[in-house]
Amino acid sequence: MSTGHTVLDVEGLRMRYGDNDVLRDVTFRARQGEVLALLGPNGAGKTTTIEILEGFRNRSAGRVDVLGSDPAHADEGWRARVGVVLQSWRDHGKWRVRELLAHLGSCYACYSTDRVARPWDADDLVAAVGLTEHAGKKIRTLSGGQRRRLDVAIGIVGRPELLFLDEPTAGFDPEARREFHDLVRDLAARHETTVLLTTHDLAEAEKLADRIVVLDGGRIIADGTAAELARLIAGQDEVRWVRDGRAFEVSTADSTAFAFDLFRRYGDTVTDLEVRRSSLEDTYLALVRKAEVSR
Ligand SMILES: Nc1ncnc2c1ncn2[C@@H]1O[C@H](COP(=O)(O)OP(=O)(O)OP(=O)(O)O)[C@@H](O)[C@H]1O
Repeated sequence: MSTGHTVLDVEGLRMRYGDNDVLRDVTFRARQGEVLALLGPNGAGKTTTIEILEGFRNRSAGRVDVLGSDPAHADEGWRARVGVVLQSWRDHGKWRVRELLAHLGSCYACYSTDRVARPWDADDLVAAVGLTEHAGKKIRTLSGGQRRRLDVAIGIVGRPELLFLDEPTAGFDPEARREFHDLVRDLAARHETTVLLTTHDLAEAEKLADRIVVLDGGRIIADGTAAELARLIAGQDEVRWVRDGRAFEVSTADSTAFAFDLFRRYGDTVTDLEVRRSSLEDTYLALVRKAEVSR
């Protein structure tokens, strides 16, 4: 978990389209090296939030500070410190993978500092996103998942201090997903890159994020670690076991006490004990249902 300085500071952010409020009083922060996941149902306002933070969309009200600047008025030097991976990106079909990354990277060379050498070496970057064997291919010949890995490479070629990832692993196979997770953890841990990602994959959020912010109907309904969020909701664990050849299953709020009592009463006649704690998915669904009921 990061202890670095504040990189993202959002307070009272509002966005209104006509008379439709799509963001209402959104307030959160992220520190250097922190991985933050923005979760929420379709239409909750995730993309709108990150587009405002990226400087691609003007907000209606509120204060936004990203790497010390207001993105609505930030300059090219600021943009060079920010990496963006959008939901979809279609261009450059005739370019080859390594060639494109080397070309895009050259635009960042003048933004190198003593602390951050820019850009990322093209061969190292191609290897980091698992595209070495496709480095010489034309982009239009890549598969969907390979194209997505290239999108990630394009987002980080300038060695950003802050990286926005909008549903980054949509279309990834399990191996690519695992490698991508390792890459994001490595960017955060070794390079102190701050990462803000949106995803509908709750296992991904649980695995990757130091903190989770849940948006619903344009409002933040929860902000904390997966464990802190779980404590907001009185979740039920599932306990299963076998005794005398019979299978049993119960739901309980305190599976540790339940298992202790089970062994106290039945000793080693209990076998095949399984405890399934409530997952981030259970917590998330309960939070969203609760927010919808109270709306
Ligand atoms: N240009 C626009 N004009 C009017 N309304 C918009 C515009 N862009 C987004 N909206 C509305 O703002 C709300 C939030 O949209 P947004 O794309 O931020 O949601 P999201 O959480 O990213 O959803 P998803 O998970 O489906 O990608 C939605 O109700 C959407 O219809």
